[in-house]
Amino acid sequence: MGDDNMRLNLKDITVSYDQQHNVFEHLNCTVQDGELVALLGPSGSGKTTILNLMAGLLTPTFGQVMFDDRNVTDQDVRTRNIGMVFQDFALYPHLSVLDNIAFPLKMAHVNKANRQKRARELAALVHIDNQLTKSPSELSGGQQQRAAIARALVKNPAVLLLDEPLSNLDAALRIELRDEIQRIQQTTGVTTVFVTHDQNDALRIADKIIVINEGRVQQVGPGTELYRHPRNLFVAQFIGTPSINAIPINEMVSEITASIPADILARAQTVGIRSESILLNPTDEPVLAKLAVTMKQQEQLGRETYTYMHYQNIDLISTAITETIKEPQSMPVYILARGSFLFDQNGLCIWAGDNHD
Ligand SMILES: Nc1ncnc2c1ncn2[C@@H]1O[C@H](COP(=O)(O)OP(=O)(O)OP(=O)(O)O)[C@@H](O)[C@H]1O
Repeated sequence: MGDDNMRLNLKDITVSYDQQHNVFEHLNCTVQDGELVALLGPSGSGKTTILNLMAGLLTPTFGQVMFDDRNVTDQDVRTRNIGMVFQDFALYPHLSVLDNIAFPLKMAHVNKANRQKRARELAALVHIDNQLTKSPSELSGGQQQRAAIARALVKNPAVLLLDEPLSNLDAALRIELRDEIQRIQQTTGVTTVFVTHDQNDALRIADKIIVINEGRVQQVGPGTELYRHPRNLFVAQFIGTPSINAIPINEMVSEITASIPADILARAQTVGIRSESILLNPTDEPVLAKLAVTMKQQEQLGRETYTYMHYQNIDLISTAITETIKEPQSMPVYILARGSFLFDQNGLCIWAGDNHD
């Protein structure tokens, strides 16, 4: 498996559901051969639309869908050599697990012995080989989704597409299956795209994340790159827990004049500060500003302490303060340049404090 994988390329795509309003215009994105890629964005941002374009369930008004150098724009889902998994598992209830996995081979007229052999191989790969005679209703949600993945892989597809595969699972199963998707993808090497609205799923397993909002690709890159070098305020706010602190420039301009070139400062609209960059004590690291804040409260969340404070009536959160603070109390905090950003009126990042790494 894995020798005949595929690079997937959406080229300058425009797509509309109603012929009037375009969900995407000039959409471009590429998934490299053998990559595990997450399509990440809020509800209604266009994730499923992109997946359906890749699958051939939706035809663009303009533009091309390329598999390697082949133009598959006019090929429908049956001829694209795609494996698909949906959020609701969608196994055939009247078939055994083995027959479910083997079903696509039956449709392709593979003889019974061969399709059962192949289905057993896939069942072993996804670790449900001891459940084969059961019906889907006898499986847990996680096992059903494993069976659905095995079925999607049974014809050795060039591309595996997963639409919110984790969303109907409880928290523990979700984490387990998410790691399994990564393991299965690494074992098979199949080019894989999965849709999620949960940044943790994407950050945890994806080689690369395509962040989408309002029908536009906002940024593409590995999770750490999106976190450290967000292209715009949307990505900065969408990636990271807790969400980045955002302060209107007017509230901070005098505090940062000394640290920021005047031409950049003139264009800045919003200051973004990661929670780990608000410190109680100065350090050797470059500091963007010293702010007078009023401490509000502290909360222990797992290993992290969230310290809530007000700066000019703006709520800020720090995860870098470990000292216990008797609230409420006014005191200075130090804002590290690393983890601080400036965004212009269009939300574009025009300055980042950690360009040194
Ligand atoms: N079948 C359809 N007919 C008309 N408009 C649609 C259809 N499917 C999606 N849309 C619209 O296209 C846009 C993108 O929807 P899409 O389902 O791709 O987003 P999504 O990111 O997958 O959302 P969700 O996370 O809620 O599934 C939305 O504005 C949606 O209302």
